[in-house]
Amino acid sequence: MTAAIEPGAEGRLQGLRDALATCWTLLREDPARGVGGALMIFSGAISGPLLGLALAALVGAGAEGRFGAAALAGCWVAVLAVIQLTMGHFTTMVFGVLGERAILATTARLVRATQDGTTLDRQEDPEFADEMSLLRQDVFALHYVVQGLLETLAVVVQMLVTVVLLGRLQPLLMFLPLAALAPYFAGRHATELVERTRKEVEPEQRKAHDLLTLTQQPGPMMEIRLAGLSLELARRQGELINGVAARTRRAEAVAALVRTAGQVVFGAAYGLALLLVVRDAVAGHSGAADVVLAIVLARQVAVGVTQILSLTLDMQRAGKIGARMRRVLGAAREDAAMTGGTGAAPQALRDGIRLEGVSFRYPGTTRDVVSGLDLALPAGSVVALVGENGAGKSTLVKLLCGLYRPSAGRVLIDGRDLAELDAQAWRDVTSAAFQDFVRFEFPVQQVVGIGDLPSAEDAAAARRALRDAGAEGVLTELPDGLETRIGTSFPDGRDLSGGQWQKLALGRAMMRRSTVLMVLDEPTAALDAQSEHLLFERHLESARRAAEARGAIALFVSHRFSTVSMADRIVVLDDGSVTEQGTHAELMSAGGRYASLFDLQARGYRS
Ligand SMILES: Nc1ncnc2c1ncn2[C@@H]1O[C@H](COP(=O)(O)OP(=O)(O)OP(=O)(O)O)[C@@H](O)[C@H]1O
Repeated sequence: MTAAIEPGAEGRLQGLRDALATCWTLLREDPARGVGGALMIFSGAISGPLLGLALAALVGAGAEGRFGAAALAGCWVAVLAVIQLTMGHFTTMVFGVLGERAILATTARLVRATQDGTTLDRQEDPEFADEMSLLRQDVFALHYVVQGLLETLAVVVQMLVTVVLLGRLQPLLMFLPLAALAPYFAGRHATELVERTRKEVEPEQRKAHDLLTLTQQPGPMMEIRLAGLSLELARRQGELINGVAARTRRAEAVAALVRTAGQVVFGAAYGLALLLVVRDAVAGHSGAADVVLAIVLARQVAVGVTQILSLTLDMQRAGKIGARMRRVLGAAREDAAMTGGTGAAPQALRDGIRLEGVSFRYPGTTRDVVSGLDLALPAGSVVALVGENGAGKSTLVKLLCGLYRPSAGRVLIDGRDLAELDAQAWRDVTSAAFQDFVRFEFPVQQVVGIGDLPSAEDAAAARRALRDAGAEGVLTELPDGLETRIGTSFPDGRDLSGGQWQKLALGRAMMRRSTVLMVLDEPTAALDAQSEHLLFERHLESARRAAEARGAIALFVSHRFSTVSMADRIVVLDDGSVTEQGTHAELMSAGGRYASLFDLQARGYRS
């Protein structure tokens, strides 16, 4: 999905469309301010050639001794000079405001598209991750880029007026802007060089950034410090950054040489043009006013060319932002069309969930981590999933939550393919807590409440969810109860232990009241045995209630067999396939892998 530099007329047309789309992205947030800003840019640009005319009129009237006309022309010179000098400040202010609005709106649009629209496997695709990383940087440059683009268009209009005026003085001067093509094409080539390198070094850049954020997050920072990894990580980061910087510098140096060559060609033509005008003046074919006008306008061409040359970079950049946006939003639409079932999600289960020949392979890998899996999760059952590290338990959980699409086979919800259901509607009737939960640094009410957005501020619902998660104890230790802000990024934030964070994450998963699938994927790793036991007792109580009310299924993944044995049905996964399943008693009497692992753990506890 990476866009190569698109060649040919169609590619250029698409580039123009993408650049215009980028402008629209900025202007749509406040069209009135956008139009006002554009008018300022155009009036600033056109004031240049008009200033030349006013100066020529002033010199002409002065030479002929017409004081009134000279005074009027002088006033025009002053007004146009003020416009030329000040318009830039106002446009920068207007585009600054537009930029802030566009950043917020575009970021929200991208988040909506990528969070709701794209599948997890798309988001894990390294190429897509590069596109998103570049786009996040680009969004902050949106207003500079669009302002630059409009200035380019204004300079084009300015050049047209300038050329007509020059042609009236000396027809040969009309060809002067042709010499501008040399720096123009040189500039384009130079930009492509730099942009290609930027894309090539992006994976390294991202790796360096990831290393930096890793060393700054409180969780990893502790482990890194204990393992004495800081210097090694800093060394690796330095290596990556130096490598990226060296390649970028090389590309920029080559680009600068290419641009200079283009400018030299134009410089020679400019010198020749001025010689022509002076020759006409010496021969007596024109007056002083014409010489002044020619000097001002020819200089205008030079300034215009330089501007077009530098602003062309913005124009290409705008096209690239638009193209990236098009590809990312296109990918989201493509995913939505593929996964975008429209079927309503069931509010209750009669039959249950069945996996039929389900296989799954992570993007960019060559091995199925789940292969040809058949499994039935009956309505109203409490199912435990066990297996060694890497057996595929979390992958299976994510397939059930609809976060990944199976590469083959189907997940059937009461006989209906999950792919046919509206993805968001299915997520609304699913709740899940994962081992790698997010530490939202909000007040506790929100940390828990956002598990069910419509009741995010409902204190009674948050308290009930915390009770279901066996986490009331966390609340009593906090000075302001549900209002306590947690996390250390803010001065008034309270830090929590790993287990306390995990209990809040569990509470968040318990917020939703009408789910038909409740998943706990090793959410108790940071809990002590007593807390885990309490949690599962509470969880089983609410799971039984939900099973009775609407046939809800509770699925949990755990490595603690004392917890696992509480389930109605235990499924043993090995290398992406189901190797055993049944009740605890059935599996123990079968004497297979489950029984031996259970005995091993029980012996460990006894000794
Ligand atoms: N995002 C990913 N990209 C590529 N491979 C992955 C990804 N996530 C998991 N895998 C691989 O898929 C296999 C199954 O992983 P999974 O996390 O489902 O196992 P698990 O049984 O939950 O393990 P654990 O008990 O350690 O949590 C592993 O070999 C793992 O390396």
